[in-house]
Amino acid sequence: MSLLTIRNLSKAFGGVAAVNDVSFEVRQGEILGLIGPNGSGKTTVLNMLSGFLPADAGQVTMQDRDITSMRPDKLAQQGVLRMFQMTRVFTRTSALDNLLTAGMARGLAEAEAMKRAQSLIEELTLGPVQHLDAGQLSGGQRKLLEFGMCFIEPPVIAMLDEPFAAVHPVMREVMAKFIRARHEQGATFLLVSHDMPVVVDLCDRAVCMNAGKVIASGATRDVLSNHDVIEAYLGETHAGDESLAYGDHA
Ligand SMILES: Nc1ncnc2c1ncn2[C@@H]1O[C@H](COP(=O)(O)OP(=O)(O)OP(=O)(O)O)[C@@H](O)[C@H]1O
Repeated sequence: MSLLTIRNLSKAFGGVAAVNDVSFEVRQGEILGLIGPNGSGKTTVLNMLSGFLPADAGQVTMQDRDITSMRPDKLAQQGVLRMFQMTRVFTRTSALDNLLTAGMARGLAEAEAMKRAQSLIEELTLGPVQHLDAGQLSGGQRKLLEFGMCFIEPPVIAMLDEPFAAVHPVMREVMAKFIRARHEQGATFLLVSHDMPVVVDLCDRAVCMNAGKVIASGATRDVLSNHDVIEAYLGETHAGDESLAYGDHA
């Protein structure tokens, strides 16, 4: 069943058609990978879906409700949450208090927010640093913290922009385990990633963009072996590197 339906979404910056007539759906309970070479328009799509950028044209519906260009705070109230490439935490507040604040901002009573915060601290292996200011955490630990903040009250859909980039492999595995566990509980994800082994590992289906357009969508392995997709990536990197999908994953 479709949770989010994106129809004919477009966005131009000056003369550049960053997103050009893009349509796809995110199904209830799936992890959908949004992939494509650098500059293909993935982040711009996420910016529009999460309300950080108004669409020039097109429509986004969530279970038949029109949420096109709704503001980020309104979307968050509807359970549409976005994690950024650059993490957003309160750097002068402890990791635990960041979680507590996130829980209370989402309407939880303090005791319930604390219970969930402590459980997330444990699950995300942040126990040893829970009382440090978030600004003192490593980049990977901050991303884990942001995962916790996003999931303190389960979102309807979580949009993740390159969550694994520049993160230590040990923490990547904690993140992947966290995503898998939430997926098993029925959570829906839209995951932008350049890390193909992780996309293969986690994503049921994938949508590939190139130059602002969707060039392939379907089962992840089918998309990654699609001729146009391989061409698009080869155009970006170097001829001969055909290891799109099948490296060892961290
Ligand atoms: N605010 C902006 N102003 C002008 N051009 C922009 C802006 N944001 C994105 N673009 C352009 O739109 C195109 C799509 O960019 P976008 O960041 O969405 O791609 P991407 O697929 O997320 O890339 P990457 O994988 O490198 O993050 C690029 O040509 C980019 O230069």
